[in-house]
Amino acid sequence: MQKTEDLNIAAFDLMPSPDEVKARIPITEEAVRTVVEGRRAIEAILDGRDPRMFGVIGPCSIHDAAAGLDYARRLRLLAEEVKDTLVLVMRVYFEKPRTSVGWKGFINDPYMDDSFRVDEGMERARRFLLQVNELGLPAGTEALDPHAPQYYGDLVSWTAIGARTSESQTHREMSSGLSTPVGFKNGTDGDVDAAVNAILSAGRPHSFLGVNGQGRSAIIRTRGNRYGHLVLRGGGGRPNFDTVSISLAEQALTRAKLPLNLVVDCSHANSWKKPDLQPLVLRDVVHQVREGNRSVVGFMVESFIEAGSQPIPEDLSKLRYGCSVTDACVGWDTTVEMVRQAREVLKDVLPRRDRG
Ligand SMILES: O=C[C@H](O)[C@H](O)COP(=O)(O)O
Ligand SMILES: C=C(OP(=O)(O)O)C(=O)O
Repeated sequence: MQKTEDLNIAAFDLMPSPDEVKARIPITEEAVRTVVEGRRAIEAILDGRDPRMFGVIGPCSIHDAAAGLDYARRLRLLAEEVKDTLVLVMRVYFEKPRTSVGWKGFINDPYMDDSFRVDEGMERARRFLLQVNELGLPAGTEALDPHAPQYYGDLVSWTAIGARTSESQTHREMSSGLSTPVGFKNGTDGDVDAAVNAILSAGRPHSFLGVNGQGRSAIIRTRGNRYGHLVLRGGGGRPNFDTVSISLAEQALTRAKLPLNLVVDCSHANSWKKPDLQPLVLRDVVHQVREGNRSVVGFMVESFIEAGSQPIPEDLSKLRYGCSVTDACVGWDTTVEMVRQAREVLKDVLPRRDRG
């Protein structure tokens, strides 16, 4: 008989199960403490019980574990310095949703040579997250592949659902079962309604097809995630961190009877992907908070050791150390300045802020 399936499949290469990968790289006491404290701090901020703000700061993508850890050590010290006012979470992004094509991240192609060793990428990603958490620094990531959280979700304190997937049922279902607060980004066209609907959907229980720890196909039944919130990243050719856009986002949340919790992504369409503009966005948002804004509880910055970005060279030895291979980032010195300035403005304001 003529074959009617798998016509476009070249191979099924087996992956180790989530439990096998976890057994090889087990979570440690130190990492558990970081994860639990990181999630608790963000949850308390979202509940209005903790007056601080949180910042998700780090490279657009992880491509070099050594440079990523170098960055994590620096961010850890900065986090300690500003912890009376800000909870810093490292942006640890392994999965890149592309507009059309391009490198899809450290899990998909860890060697950046089209060998697509997802099995090795997954292990290396888990090891990296473990190391970051062992420094005492919580991590935030984008959840793109619905199976991936089974492999490393225990090491994540904050999750983003990206602009390209907030409207996806699969991602809403997955989010309803995640153990972290989840930030849903507005769409690439700037529309916030799909993200608001995502928060509503992820807040409910769902039953859907997935894999369990043994890698077996399973019906996953979730409880619902009550820590969904909206991330404003601009879109449709304009930013949305200005007071009018923030007020419109607040109205959309109020109409949906959702808590007023907004995170402003200083990068992406909020800065036309020009890293030099990220400090201006953060400064503007921090001043809105000082002037009485009640809803902005967090911010995101794309930052690495070196400013800018680089194309992935054919000869990988030519890669510039600590420089992004995806979106352009602010460099480390600028990052420190941005965070210190934000803390300076907010340190006396946040404790008196009325979030009611
Ligand atoms: O933050 C990452 C990028 O903005 C996202 O992955 C889209 O990238 P692309 O438009 O370069 O594909
Ligand atoms: C892909 C990202 O952002 P967005 O979904 O907002 O484009 C990202 O933060 O890496």
